[in-house]
Amino acid sequence: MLIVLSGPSGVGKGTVRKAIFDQPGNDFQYSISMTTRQPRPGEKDGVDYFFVSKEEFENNIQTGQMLEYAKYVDNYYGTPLKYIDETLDAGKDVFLEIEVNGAMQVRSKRPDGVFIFLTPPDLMELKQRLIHRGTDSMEVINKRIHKAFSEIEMMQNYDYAVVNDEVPNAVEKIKEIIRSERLRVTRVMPDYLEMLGDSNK
Ligand SMILES: Nc1ncnc2c1ncn2[C@@H]1O[C@H](COP(=O)(O)OP(=O)(O)OP(=O)(O)O)[C@@H](O)[C@H]1O
Ligand SMILES: Nc1nc2c(ncn2[C@@H]2O[C@H](COP(=O)(O)O)[C@@H](O)[C@H]2O)c(=O)[nH]1
Repeated sequence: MLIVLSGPSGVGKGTVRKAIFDQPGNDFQYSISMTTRQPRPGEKDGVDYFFVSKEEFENNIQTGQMLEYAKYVDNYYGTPLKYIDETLDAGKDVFLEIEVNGAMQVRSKRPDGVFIFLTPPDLMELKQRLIHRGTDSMEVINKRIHKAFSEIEMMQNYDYAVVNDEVPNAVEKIKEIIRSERLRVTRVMPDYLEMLGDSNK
């Protein structure tokens, strides 16, 4: 299963995702994105992102190595295809944390994915979270908030919306969505296999 988590910058996607991954029994694989953005203090190459030059990123696009990519506030961000294919082929669930344009590219290529939109209680709170995080200049924060308006309009294209009011609430809601989607998949698979069997008769 492929799980996509989107939402405006600062809503808490990374915080919620880390809380899910930190829980015992978690068996998702996290897809590390590639970006041309400069690392923030404390961010590590190959852990938080694969940090690459614009030339390397564009070469990866041209050689078909990205599942999806988008330009977001002056930088490229994208999902390397190889890791996704290898993980899904190995029967493991993969978790992507990406912005809305990239998510819609994934949706058209992998419509069976589960698409979750994380939304803030309100836009003032979103801005406060970005300011409080302290990683971006006011100019960048304003650009990200500006983007958030159109991103929130895209929420209707997702399977689920979850409000990140309190981190533990959002974590539980997302885990519940994943649990019920896994049950749905295991219920549908036998019917599908039976249907394939019938068509082979
Ligand atoms: N439910 C919450 N209540 C209050 N603060 C929160 C909550 N969730 C996250 N935060 C804080 O908001 C800030 C932004 O969170 P985070 O970096 O996880 O957002 P993000 O959506 O991953 O952002 P980006 O898309 O820019 O990577 C952090 O300082 C985080 O501690
Ligand atoms: N389309 C993609 N968007 C991605 C990817 N990895 C991260 N992102 C999103 O970019 C913005 C900005 O991230 P930041 O780390 O600079 O704050 C945020 O919405 C991320 O979710 C990706 O592979 N593809």
